[in-house]
Amino acid sequence: MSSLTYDLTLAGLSVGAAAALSGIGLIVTYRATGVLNFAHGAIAMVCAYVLRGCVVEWGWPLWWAAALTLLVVAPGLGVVLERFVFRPLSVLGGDPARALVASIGVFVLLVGGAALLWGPGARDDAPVLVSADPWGQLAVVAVLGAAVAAVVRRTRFGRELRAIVDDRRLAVLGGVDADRVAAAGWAFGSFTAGLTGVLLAPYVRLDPYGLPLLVMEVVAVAVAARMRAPAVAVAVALGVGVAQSQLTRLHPSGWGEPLLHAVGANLFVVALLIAALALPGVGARDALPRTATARTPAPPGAWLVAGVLFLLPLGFAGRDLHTAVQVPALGVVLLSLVVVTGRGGQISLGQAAYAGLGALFTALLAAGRFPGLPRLPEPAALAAAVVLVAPLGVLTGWPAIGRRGLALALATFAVGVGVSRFVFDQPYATSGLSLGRPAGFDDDRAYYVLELVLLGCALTAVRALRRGRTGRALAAMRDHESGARAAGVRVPSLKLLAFVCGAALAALGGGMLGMGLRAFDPDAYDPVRSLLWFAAVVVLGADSALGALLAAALLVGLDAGTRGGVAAAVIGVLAVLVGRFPGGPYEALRAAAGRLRPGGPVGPTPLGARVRRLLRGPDTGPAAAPVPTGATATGAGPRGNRRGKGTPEGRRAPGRPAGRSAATGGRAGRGARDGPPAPPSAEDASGRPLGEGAAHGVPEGRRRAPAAPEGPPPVPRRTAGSPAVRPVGASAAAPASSPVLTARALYARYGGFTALGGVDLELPAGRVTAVVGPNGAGKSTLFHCLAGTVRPARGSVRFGARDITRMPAHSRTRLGIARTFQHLAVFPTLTVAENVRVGAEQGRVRDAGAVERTLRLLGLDGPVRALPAAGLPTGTLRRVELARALAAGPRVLLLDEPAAGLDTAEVAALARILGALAADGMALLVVEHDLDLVAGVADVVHVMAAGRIVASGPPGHVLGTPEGASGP
Ligand SMILES: Nc1ncnc2c1ncn2[C@@H]1O[C@H](COP(=O)(O)OP(=O)(O)OP(=O)(O)O)[C@@H](O)[C@H]1O
Repeated sequence: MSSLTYDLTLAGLSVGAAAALSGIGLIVTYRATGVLNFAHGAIAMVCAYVLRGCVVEWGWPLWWAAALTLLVVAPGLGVVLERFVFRPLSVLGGDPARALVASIGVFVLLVGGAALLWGPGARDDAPVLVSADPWGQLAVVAVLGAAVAAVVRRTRFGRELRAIVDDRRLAVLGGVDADRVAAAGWAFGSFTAGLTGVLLAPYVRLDPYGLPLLVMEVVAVAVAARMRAPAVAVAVALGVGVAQSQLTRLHPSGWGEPLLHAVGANLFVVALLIAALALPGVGARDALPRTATARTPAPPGAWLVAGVLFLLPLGFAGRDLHTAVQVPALGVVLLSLVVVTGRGGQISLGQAAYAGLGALFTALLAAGRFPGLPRLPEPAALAAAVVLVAPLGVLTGWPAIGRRGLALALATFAVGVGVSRFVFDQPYATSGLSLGRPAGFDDDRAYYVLELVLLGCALTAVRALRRGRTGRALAAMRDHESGARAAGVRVPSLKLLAFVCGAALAALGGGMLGMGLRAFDPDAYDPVRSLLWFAAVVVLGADSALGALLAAALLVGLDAGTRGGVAAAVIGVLAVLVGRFPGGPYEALRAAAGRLRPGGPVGPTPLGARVRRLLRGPDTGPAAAPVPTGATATGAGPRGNRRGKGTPEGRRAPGRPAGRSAATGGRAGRGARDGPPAPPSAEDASGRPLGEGAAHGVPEGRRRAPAAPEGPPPVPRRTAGSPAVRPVGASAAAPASSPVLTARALYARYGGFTALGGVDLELPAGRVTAVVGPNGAGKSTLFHCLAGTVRPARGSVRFGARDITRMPAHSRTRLGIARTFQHLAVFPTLTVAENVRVGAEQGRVRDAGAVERTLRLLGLDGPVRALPAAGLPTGTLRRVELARALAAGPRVLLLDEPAAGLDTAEVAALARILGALAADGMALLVVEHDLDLVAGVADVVHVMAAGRIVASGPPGHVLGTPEGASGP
């Protein structure tokens, strides 16, 4: 090896060793606590300052100061953070959303605190603890790595750590003290952060912003190791360090030179981009900000006060007015986060990049230096910059399609860092780009007026995005992404739209900021700003435009009136505390997570009576009879028509609700389409009023599906005079018409495990098909294959003649296949009526009357319609979900355990509804454990076991009598 190669390798190993330390620390903290510590770099910076303070300012001996910094301050900081920030959050439920916001809050707090305490300027006199010679640093890494491996493998603590990583709840139940493990994880993580900080500080700029960011860039090595294997992190860190160092030897000429130079100087950023964007996302648990986005209505008069406050600076002069000019511009930037994070529910830790691009492009266009475009006057340059930056929103919008939570946070952070390093830090941008203001608005007062006008436009745009169909779809996506897909919302395009609109607004605000400062200043848009702005918007109400304006005023005002760093410190404290405010925005998440309180302001309504009334149509007339929306709108109700022409009642399965037979008798179904209203007292042959029969069909003590049987499933009994149970795959009650939805030879696998082993299923129109079976039989997997949320390994799903095996969930809904969820999927921040409206707006048919009809059908047309879904009782929410599905006008309705969480009366009411829907021609699939409900509504029951359908037939035969089949 030549001596140059050798020297460069040593230099690379030195950098790599520091990165490896951080990687090990980040992984250990993450494994012990589930938190990706965004404050890691800030802790490193604080420790470097503490060591410098002890040695340089107080004259302590280096090794004493190092011992204090690394063995007391750093781990102590970790323990304090665990005890006072993260433990309270884990007590509140261990929500990763709160932890992410809190760790960003800690980052911002430490950075702001450091700026306050030590000033924002860079120090170049940090003491050298270990020489630049890499062997000492490598030795430290090797010792630490070996120690971590030994502790994890051989000690009790390591066993506890592994137990917590495997299953935290189970570990706690097993007696593991999770808090102790978490505290140790934080202490160790902070120790490694401190070590990284003191090792790096002498060789880089020690300042409150630069060092934390530098350390956070090496999160790449932990992500590349999937936040799991410290050894992989060490290998990646050393490899990237050496490669980065060796790249400095290459000197290509032409356009390649600046590129290679940029890459060579930022190889860890390249690694971060690859790890965060190209590798599958880590920590993709559903995180953020729908949690932080519940909208608290602004207090009355708040907008008036805000208006007056924003007009006040017009009376300012000199420096004050010059400073105030930043507020509306920053307000516009923060509004971009309201769109992306508040409304769309997407994390964006890269928003400063778009703001910076807006300013940079405006400056380049106004100076005539933008490649391929002529020099433009300032207003046109700003407009053109917005138009050019908007599509770049896909840089963060694209990763958002497949990533959520931490994975998305990392991806957007990586894009922000990448743009900062590869675009803003380049000579053309750092050499001093001036930026003029539009003609006539040169002085601060006139420019401020112009900014207020632009801010007004931005507010109008944000308001428009919050209202109407798109606004509701965005809120639905934020509240419950799978629920939104099921409602027909095109989630991927909507995410892109949110990020593109966000990028446009950020670019506008960034350009305004640049004009305010009369220059493009790369530091004004560095990635630390992204974190600060994100935290500021979240703590002041991410879905609140007023909150964004307040945040802008606070950020500018606090720093202008005091020492730089106060604003960051205040926002940091608020972000650390935000997850702990009782009744705060996080309540929305709790509701969304299904932990709904058992009672609520609105109790279950007498559904049966409403159905009966609607079937009769006394107050609505025949046109509004209770036919499910889609069928009414299209007139497509083949089954209803067929039955109207005399479907034999004898086909009714034993136990079928009487109400169902009334509906299937042709009265209601035909009435809806053909005009004549059903007789006022719709009764079935037995003379029972409609609706009561359903309750009759569901005995008090409801049967549940038996637990997984030992051995083969029982052979269903054959009753005299009834058809035998059909072989697998054959439909017992096969209708004359072809099925609406057909599954053929479906195979589904999870890894190497076959969950479906060749399932055939047909869902005929006008029939309720039920699938029952023990836990783990594959029912949900089959359901998911039909709904489009699991792609089968083999086999096909057809809707009529159309092959939809590969069609995504939202497209299936738009085609006419609606579904409900086992765990409620409602949109808690939307009202009941808005929930249903989302279904009607995104579904198969666009029918203006669908919302009202469906609300009436489900008994939701009273005062409850105007209440937010959050906090309503489970029974009501099940109806809301069903109403949303029906409002889409489906031809097939898939119900996953629709009776879960319902009481007996609610189940009876549900049975009546399902019966009426089938009577109207809809094809229904019910996957259910409640055998009495199944017996009451199903035409045909399929029994699944071990991924196959093992028996099929009418419920009376497959399930036997209630007594005979009683389960536990
Ligand atoms: N995401 C997954 N990864 C790995 N295995 C899975 C996954 N989902 C389900 N399985 C396994 O596939 C099998 C079938 O699961 P499925 O949820 O479809 O059964 P099920 O009949 O719906 O059970 P339950 O009534 O408990 O919901 C089970 O053994 C389950 O453990």
